[in-house]
Amino acid sequence: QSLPNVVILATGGTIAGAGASAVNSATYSAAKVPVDKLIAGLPELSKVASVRGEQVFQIASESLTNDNLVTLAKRVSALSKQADVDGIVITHGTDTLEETAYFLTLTVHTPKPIIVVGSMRPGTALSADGALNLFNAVNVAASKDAGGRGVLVTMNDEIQSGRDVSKTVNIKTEAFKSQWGPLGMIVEGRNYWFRAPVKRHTMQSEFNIDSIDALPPVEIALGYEGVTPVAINALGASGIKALVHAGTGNGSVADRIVPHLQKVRADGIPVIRSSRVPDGFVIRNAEQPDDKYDWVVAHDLRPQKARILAMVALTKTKDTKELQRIFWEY
Ligand SMILES: NC(=O)C[C@H](N)C(=O)O
Repeated sequence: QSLPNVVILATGGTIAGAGASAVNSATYSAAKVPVDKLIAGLPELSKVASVRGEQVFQIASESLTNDNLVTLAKRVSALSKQADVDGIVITHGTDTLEETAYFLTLTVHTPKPIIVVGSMRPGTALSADGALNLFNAVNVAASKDAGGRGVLVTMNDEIQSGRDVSKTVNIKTEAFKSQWGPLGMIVEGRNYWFRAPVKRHTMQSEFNIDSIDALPPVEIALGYEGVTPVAINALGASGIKALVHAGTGNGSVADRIVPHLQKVRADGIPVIRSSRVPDGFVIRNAEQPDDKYDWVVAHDLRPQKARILAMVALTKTKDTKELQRIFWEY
């Protein structure tokens, strides 16, 4: 029986990083090693899948742009339609991996497994985590039981929902967590599933990258003790199509900031109220009268994920009732 065909789309990051010595776990250059070398360095892959690589970018993920995101998603979509592709793995820097994974789960229509993977240490470091993470990603991408679960992330032996997962530590290998827990684990190349996502994704999404060519500008303003309206006023005047407010606590907004956010909304820019607190979720009309101000709440999405959903949603609508429905459903 022939092995499943898995394509690895490489975008850079630490999983393609290289340091000067084996003790350099934090001091190294990201996005150096080409995908063919990553594959050649992991002969175990050839036992679980017929693997080929494509170098889409060679970038540290903090430098990825909206245009990069569209280019990558279009390539994933095109490959997913090919009969000779059973699963797709995207190697990616960990800094913005959660945003790319969420974007793909919102916009790529396929029941085939799509896995985004990175590493916290470069391959040159002691106890490098990239090889096992990539091996696990290819295993999941080659598995029939991984399809239809939305875009997945395999880090630290866990299978995470691309929607829910975030980077939560910047110096440890157990960096990727979701407050709702992992979907499963991979041990010795075998998947163990425990949960399935309930939010709309991939095949059930009303968004499709095949008809998206550019993303509208959406920015994030942070709330903090002592905050002034300088950033919000500048962003409001900058031509953005929505503003995500990363508030304190339950998305709370400083009293002196409220009129400035109201002005942004009055200027026709949707305001999305999220929280800088990593876990929990924002409750509509608690803390702020969202109905009265015509604001949208981000549900459980962190500000950077709320920005991704806002950009995608704005390709279809700027109606705030519709935007709120989308924030509940995705
Ligand atoms: N661990 C990593 O991948 C971090 C790196 N700065 C990146 O996101 O590309």
